[in-house]
Amino acid sequence: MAQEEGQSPPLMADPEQLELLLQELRSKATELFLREHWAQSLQVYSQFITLCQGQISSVVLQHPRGSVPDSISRLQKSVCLALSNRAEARYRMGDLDEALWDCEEALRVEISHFKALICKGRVLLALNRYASALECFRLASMDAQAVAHSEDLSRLLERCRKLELQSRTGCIDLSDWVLGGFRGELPELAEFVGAAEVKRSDLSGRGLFAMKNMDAGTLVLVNKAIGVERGILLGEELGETKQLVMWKNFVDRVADSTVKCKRMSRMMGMLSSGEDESGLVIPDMAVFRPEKEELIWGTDDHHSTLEMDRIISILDVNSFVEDAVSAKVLGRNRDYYGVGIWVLPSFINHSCCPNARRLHVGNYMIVHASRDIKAGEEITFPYFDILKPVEMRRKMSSNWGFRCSCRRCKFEEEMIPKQEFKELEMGLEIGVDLGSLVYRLEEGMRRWRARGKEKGYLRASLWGAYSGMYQSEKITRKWARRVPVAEAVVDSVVEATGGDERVVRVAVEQLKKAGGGGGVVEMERVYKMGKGLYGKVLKKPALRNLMELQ
Ligand SMILES: C[S@@+](CC[C@H](N)C(=O)[O-])C[C@H]1O[C@@H](n2cnc3c(N)ncnc32)[C@H](O)[C@@H]1O
Repeated sequence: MAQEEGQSPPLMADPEQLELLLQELRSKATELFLREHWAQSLQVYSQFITLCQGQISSVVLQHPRGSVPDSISRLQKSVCLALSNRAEARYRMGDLDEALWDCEEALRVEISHFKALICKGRVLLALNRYASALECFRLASMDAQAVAHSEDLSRLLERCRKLELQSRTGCIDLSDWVLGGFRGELPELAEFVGAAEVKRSDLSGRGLFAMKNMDAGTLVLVNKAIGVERGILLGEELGETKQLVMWKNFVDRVADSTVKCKRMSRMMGMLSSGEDESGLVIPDMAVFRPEKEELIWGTDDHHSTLEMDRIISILDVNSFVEDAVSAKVLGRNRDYYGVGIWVLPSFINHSCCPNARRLHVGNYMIVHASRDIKAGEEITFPYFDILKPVEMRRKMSSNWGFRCSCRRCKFEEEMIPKQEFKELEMGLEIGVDLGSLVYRLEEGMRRWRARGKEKGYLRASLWGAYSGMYQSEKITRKWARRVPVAEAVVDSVVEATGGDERVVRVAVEQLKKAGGGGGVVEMERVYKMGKGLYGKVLKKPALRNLMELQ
């Protein structure tokens, strides 16, 4: 599998001449390696390895029955070291498959080669194979060389144990980081798949489904991006050009990852590229559990590389913008415009009455339940702003290239007189009294016999009027007897469409106005909404901080 770079040097009959050439290549490769010129050091190491291996085989041929001379075991040791260094160079260049192959070659020659074990552990960590990485570092820590590297090794072991536990249990706590104002290093996260599976969806193609009941805030998954591109966009025109440049860089970056890593290529290959989704294959969930994926794909090296056109179509259908109104970016990426691709989340369909939400931390996407979800229910999150009337949402979903078939869209289109709702929307646009708009919608709901969640859908569609009204004491006072109280409206919207910062803010403001008058029950109600917004990855003090509930 690993291709040798450069030309194969000739076999040498003269041992001195050979020794000289080997020394020359070794010191050149080492120098380039130490100066972190990865691509060049890789080339010279390849020449060195080819030359050594050629010599080894020719000597072995001359000594067919054992009795391998000392010079050969010396050469084998040198090959091991060169393979480990070449693996390190490949790892630094993002060439994970080839790096892993080099480590395994080195370990075939010397089963506990210290450097090869450390590098293999690092590569496996980058491939999210935490348990296998932990095994490599454990073996390395038993080697004599471990003493000289004990600090680094204990750090790696500690990191690996933490990530392995996280990936098994989904126990993540971002509280300290949030309370510390996102200062310092990003919290390191592990990929995690909760009680969810991909199945055929009534919305379109495949979707992600809950296998157990989940209450608001339950972690559904944590997934690392295959690629992300971020930049700062200034001014509209400049922004557009910059966005195009970013998109091109993003496409190139993802294409490069799929060439270098068969896992990424296979993962990307499962995603929809905008074709008829009804015929798409349902993936086995084991492919999303890094330690199990080989059971599905085997160790077969043959995989077809994805054509550029296909990569572009896949990115068109499945990329998400980090700082979208429907998502939350934590930490320093808040200042950037970022677009990325995450594989398992790409199986999550959109709904205008979603039950999940996404958070972005570094290159990880965290998806959690934004309201209670029943076992068997499809897990959905919003791709765009759902606190908008159905016509506007239609435009946004058509920009995404599909027509939303969620229950809320169907209800609003089939059950609500278009003209009447249009008038309310126009009223909102031209700025009529917000209380009167809310009153007219509430009256309409009685006439249209809207029940249960349907009220939440319609209130979410005219959310601009409700939030404007509750924010103005004057309007709220004026309409107090004719419109529902803020708490009831917030509850119905959250129950129907899950948590959204703008909705929960109204609840928080009401709580603040009451000056604690609502008591513990009110406080707990708002905390539950906070969990739906930010997930159980935050404890109460951190939730309070993010919700500005001080
Ligand atoms: C990120 S993918 C979601 C997974 C996709 N259903 C699949 O089978 O791979 C986005 C695509 O799913 C479809 N989709 C997602 N949400 C939908 C919805 N609410 N209504 C109709 N189609 C939807 C659209 O074709 C959209 O382009």
